[in-house]
Formats: sequence, structure tokens, C-alpha cells
Amino acid sequence: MEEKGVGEKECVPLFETKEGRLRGVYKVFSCTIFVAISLIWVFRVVNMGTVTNGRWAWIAVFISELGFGLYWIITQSVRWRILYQTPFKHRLFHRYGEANLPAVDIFVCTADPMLEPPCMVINTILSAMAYNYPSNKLSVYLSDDGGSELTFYALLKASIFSKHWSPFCRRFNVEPRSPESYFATQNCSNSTAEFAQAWLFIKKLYEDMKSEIESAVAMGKVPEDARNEHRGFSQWNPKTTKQDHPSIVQIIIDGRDKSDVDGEGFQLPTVVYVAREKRPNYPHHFKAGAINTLIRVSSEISNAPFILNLDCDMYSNNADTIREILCFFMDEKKGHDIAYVQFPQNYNNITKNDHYANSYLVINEFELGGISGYGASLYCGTGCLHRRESLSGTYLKDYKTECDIKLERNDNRTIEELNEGSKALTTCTYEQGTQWGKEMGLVYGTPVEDIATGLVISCRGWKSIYYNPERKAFVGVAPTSLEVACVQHKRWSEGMFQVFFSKYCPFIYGHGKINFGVQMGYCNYLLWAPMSLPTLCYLIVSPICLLHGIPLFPQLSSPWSLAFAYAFLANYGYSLCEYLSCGSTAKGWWNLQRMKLIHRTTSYLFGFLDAMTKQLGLSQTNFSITDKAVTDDIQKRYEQEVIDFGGSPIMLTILATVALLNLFGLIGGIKRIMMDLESNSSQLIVQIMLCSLMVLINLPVFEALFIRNDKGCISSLVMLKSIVLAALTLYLAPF
Ligand SMILES: O=c1ccn([C@@H]2O[C@H](COP(=O)(O)OP(=O)(O)O[C@H]3O[C@H](CO)[C@@H](O)[C@H](O)[C@H]3O)[C@@H](O)[C@H]2O)c(=O)[nH]1
Ligand SMILES: [Mn+2]
Repeated sequence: MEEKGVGEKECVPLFETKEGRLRGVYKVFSCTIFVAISLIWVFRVVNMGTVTNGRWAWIAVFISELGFGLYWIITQSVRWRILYQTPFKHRLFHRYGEANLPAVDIFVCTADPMLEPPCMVINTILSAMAYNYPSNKLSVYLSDDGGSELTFYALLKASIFSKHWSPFCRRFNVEPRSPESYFATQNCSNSTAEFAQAWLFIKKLYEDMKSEIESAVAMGKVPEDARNEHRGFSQWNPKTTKQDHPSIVQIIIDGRDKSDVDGEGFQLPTVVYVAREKRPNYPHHFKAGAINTLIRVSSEISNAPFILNLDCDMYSNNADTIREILCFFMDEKKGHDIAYVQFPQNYNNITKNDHYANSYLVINEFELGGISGYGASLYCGTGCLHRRESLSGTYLKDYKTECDIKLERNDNRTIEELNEGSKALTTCTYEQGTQWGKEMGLVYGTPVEDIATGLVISCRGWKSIYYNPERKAFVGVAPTSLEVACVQHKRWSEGMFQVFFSKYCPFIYGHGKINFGVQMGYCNYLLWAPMSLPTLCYLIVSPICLLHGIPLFPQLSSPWSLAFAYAFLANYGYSLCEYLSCGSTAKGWWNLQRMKLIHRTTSYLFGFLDAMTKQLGLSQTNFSITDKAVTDDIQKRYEQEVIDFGGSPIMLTILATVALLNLFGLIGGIKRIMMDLESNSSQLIVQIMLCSLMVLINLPVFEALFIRNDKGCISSLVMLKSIVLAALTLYLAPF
């Protein structure tokens, strides 16, 4: 794969793009499903007039089916042309050599030392510092929205540890380079004495550092001696709180400083701690605000032409990733118009059957690659490398490649001067009256800043790439309880629906600027929230009608039932195959269907309602941070794949009520059929099947209601409320 000839050098591409197979077959297949869906709509309209009993239920179900069908159409574009990328990192190295590679700034964001333990944050930082890339070209910036001296303390400790860690990684070429996950997965048995000795030494260093940091976090304060040792702590005073403090910018390692070297005399990457100013009366725009601040601070300090963006839990799992990504940008033919390269989000704590459906297998393996079939990729907030220029509002047509590589760091000023110069860029008032958050940097106004920003960049003419390598590039922490998962999905669904309603609606904002397939691809996600309504409607109306003996579906002997059966079986059958082809289990797929239902009936419903109140100006955007710290009790249930039903009682009540409705409806329906109360009871078979499926998929809910009595079960108060609610709904329904 490596080439040496000079003539060859210029024409051999640095990456290759392949198309997914069998897409033609899929197109035909999806057309057949479309026919079935249309027939269902026709059935509803044609029979509308003949329905006497339960006309409203019929209309409600029809509207839901319209919703499902239209949404299904929107989800199709991402399956029509899927692209797979292969970068050739050796070619990059041969072509450019170490000296001519561009500099890269790495941004890591954290926001709360309790929800995001400092030890986790520094593991991400350490893995970023140890990239297999010339370290004088790397700068790592930590944005601490928690404004916490504990995080600062941890970063100081990590900067000292990195002097041993980086050389260890380089010398023995170890992976992954986050010490925590390295020591958790690799040991030193069966290796040379030299390695074993180094391993034991570095492990001890790491454990010592970790326990120092953890005990500081447990006490909630930095040890006195550490505080006296480093001047940096003087920036905190007893009045400093997360919401109210001045700017703090501190260069902890200055990459220019020849005395800041690792244990083997190599220069270390620059490391900078940034806590932007926070004042109660100034909006800080959450993560988008944090990243925009880092864009400015880094332009003052290192000004690298490329920016890698990581959440604090997303450590690097492959030391060669930067080299791989640069293959896309540095390719002479196709690289100049790429704005960013996005990696999938992967997690290292997924259980075998993924009971919270955290792994997004199908999205990662098919859908995101499918959007890139139209030349664009979603920006997912983490695991993404941007061209700096594309983040500053530049349109592709105005962009000159030369300015990129020329971006040089400001080398003359002292650390103090740089610190002070940067501070001025991180004040609350700096952005007032500027284009930051609108034309420049990440877009404000939504908790899914990433999605909106990616869309805006694509609409400025830039291309973007989705790259899903075999070896996971970034790995983070997935939610380990239902509550955390639901909080996260609520934020996503609400934020994305807000984008749909804002001026950034892909169909309007993107019209004429990006391919229609991309617009549909975006809406696949932006419409998560409203999809809660048809789902709820179906789940509520069908059992009520069953109980009252009102048929909603054609008789099994009627040809119309074929349309329903085909749409259902083809859709779910395909979805199962897609899921299995990603290498997971059938039970995992079943769990995914359950989580989809749970999200649609709770998280997305609340997301929808909150997006609406925001639209009406009744409330403001919020960002609830995903809790990444886990207690032992929760961790134990998580590992056993037992769902932890903690969380908001309203949410649990809805969840339990919907499950019970279907159970009661099913019992009532079966009774009806057995007693053959009506001549039409055979028309109820489809509803019986639907309710049975719902009861089956909700088995864990019933278990948590009636059988379990651990901390993660559903409380008896919620149980009572939902029984009463379900019974009332069933008997008082106006059908
Ligand atoms: O005011 C804030 C809030 C959050 N963060 C950081 O943003 C990151 C993402 O937050 P997290 O709570 O982990 O949210 P997730 O739902 O896991 O994040 C996904 O979804 C977000 C959009 O909702 C994207 O910003 C993230 O990149 C993406 O990983 C974390 O590193 C936080 O520290 C801040 O810096 N400031
Ligand atoms: Mn996260």
C-alpha cells in the first residue's frame, strides 16, 4: 500500500470511498413497503364512511398511521446510498513527513466535577496528549464549565503524570492510551521483563495519582500543600461558584518551553485550562458557548488549522486517529472542501444485550454513512475534527486553502501575556454584539448545538465526511440507568425538534443548498419528538377499543389485512436483519424496540411538550448534563441487564399506565372473544395481537411493578396511580 515513486506521489489518493452493496435491492424492497403503507391509508379512507362505532378512534388511528408512514418515508433516504471510507495513513506520512504535518488543537469540555469525575476527564486528556503525532503540533484545551479547582487540580496532576505516560505509550506502542481503560484491559503477563517493570512502575504512578484526585474530590477540596505549590489556585476564592466567577485561563504546559519535556526528553503538547467567565445574568449557551470560547482562546495560543472536539468522557482509543483523519483533509484532489470528519459515538460499557439501547448500532453502521452518501455528515458534538476556517463562518467559495497551513502560532509572548490576552476573550460580555453563535462558531439557541452547526456548515457549501473505522476511535460512557438515558433523549429530542421549528429547518434553510436526501436525513432525527404522539395514540386507542369491542383493523380473511401484515413484517423483519448484521443479538434488538417505545412514550413526549413551550416563549433552553458517575448499586443492576426504573414519577406513571392499559385491554379482549359476545369478535384478532406484543415487550415493566423489590423497581405509589389511571381511561373513554 505504501508508495515511493515521486511521480506516483501526487496522484495516489490519501483515502478511498466505497459504496455499500445491494442498495438497488433495498430500493425495490422499500418501494414494496411504500405500496403497503399507501394501501393502509387507502383502507382507512375507504372505510371511514362505514364505521359507525368508534369513528373518532378510527380517525385517530388513521392520523397516527399517516404520521408513521410519512416518518417512514423520511427515514428512507439514508438507506439508499451508503459510503464507506478508508484512509491511508502511511501514504500521508510518506508524502508529508513529520515536519510538514499541520498542527491540531484538541478541545475537551467538562461541566461538573460531580457528574463528570475529574479522573475520567484527565483520562481523556492523557489519551489525547499521547496521540501518535508530533507532540509539538498538538495542543490540548480543557474547558471547565464547572469552574472547579478540583478539575484544575486533576489536570495539574495529569500534566505531571503525562511525563511518564506519554513516553511509556510511545516506547511500547500501547493501546488504548487512556490509562484507566488501558490498565483495566491489558496486563503485563507474558511480556519481557523490561516491559513488566515499566508497566508496574507506571501503574503504581497512575494508581497514586488517581487516589489523590479521588480523595480530593471526596473531600470536596484541594489539599493544602498542592494549593501552596501552584500559583494557579490563587484564581479561586471562597466565592467562586459554578455560575459566578471571573475568567480563568492557565497554560499548564507550554509546548514551546524546551524544559517542559517528558521522561525521555521529548517535548510535551501544550495543555491549557480554561474556565470562561460566568455571571448569573449572562447566558452562557452551554457547550456551544464553551467551544466558541475555546476557538478564540486557542486562536490566541496555538491557532492550529484543525480542531478535534471531544466530550470529557470520550477518550481516544486509537493513537493513529489524527493521522487517519488528516488523510481526508490533506488529500490533494478531494480534501480542500471538507469542513469536518465525524466519527460515531461508541461506548465501553455496553452490556451484551444492550438493555438501554445505548449503542446506536444501526445509526452508526448504516444511517450516518447513508447521509454521507449525499456528501454531508451530521456533526455529533464529539469525535469530530473540524477545519478551523469552516467554524469561523467562512463559505467554501470564499475559502483559500493557503491560509490554512500558514496559520502559525504566536511565538513571542510569555505565558503570562498569553494567559492575560486569552482571558479577555473569555468574558461574559465579549460576544455581545458579535456574530458568535450566529454566523461564527457553534450555533446558539438549542441544546443540540452540534446538529444545528453541522447543518449550517453544510449549507455554506462545505462537504463533510463520516468515518466509522474498524477500531473504535473514541470511546465514552453510556447511561447506566433508565433515568439518565431518558434525560439524555429528552434533551436530544427536544433540541432537535426545536431545530426543526427554527429558521434552521433543513427543508427550508437547506433548500437549494444541500441535497434533498441530506435534508431528509436530518429530519429522521429532528422528528423524534413529535413521533411520540402517533405512538401514544396507537398504544392507548387500540386497547381501549379492544376492551369495548370496537374493531380498528380488517378481518384476517380480508385482503386489506395483507397490507397491514406486510408493512409490519417487512419493516420489522428488515430492521431485525439490519441490527443482527451489525453483530449484535436478537435480544438486543428486542431491547431496542422496548427502549424506542419507552422513549417515545416518555422522553420524546416531554421533549415535544417542552419544545412547544419554548416555541411559545414560555421557557428557556436548558442542558441537563448526562451523569457519568455511577453508584455501585446501579452498576450492579446495569451489569445484570436489569432495568433501573429510577427517575421522575410522572414519567414512570405514564410508562406503567400505557403498559397496564394494554394488559387490561388484552384481558378484556380475550374475554370477549371467548364469550363470543359479538359477531365481529374475529375482527379483534389484530388488536389482540398488538396488545399481546405490547404486554410482552413491557414484561420488565410488570416485573418492576409487581415482582421486584430492589431499589430500581417502580414504587407502589406509582403502581397505584397507574392502575387507577389505566382503569379510568379504559372505562371512561368516550367511544
Ligand atoms: O454547559 C455545558 C453543558 C455540557 N458541556 C459538555 O458537553 C459535553 C456533552 O454533554 P453530555 O452531558 O455528555 O451530553 P451527551 O448527551 O452525552 O452529549 C451528546 O449530545 C450533545 C448535544 O445534546 C452533544 O453536545 C454532545 O457532544 C454529544 O456527545 C460534556 O463533555 C459536557 O461537559 C459543557 O461543556 N457545558
Ligand atoms: Mn456524553
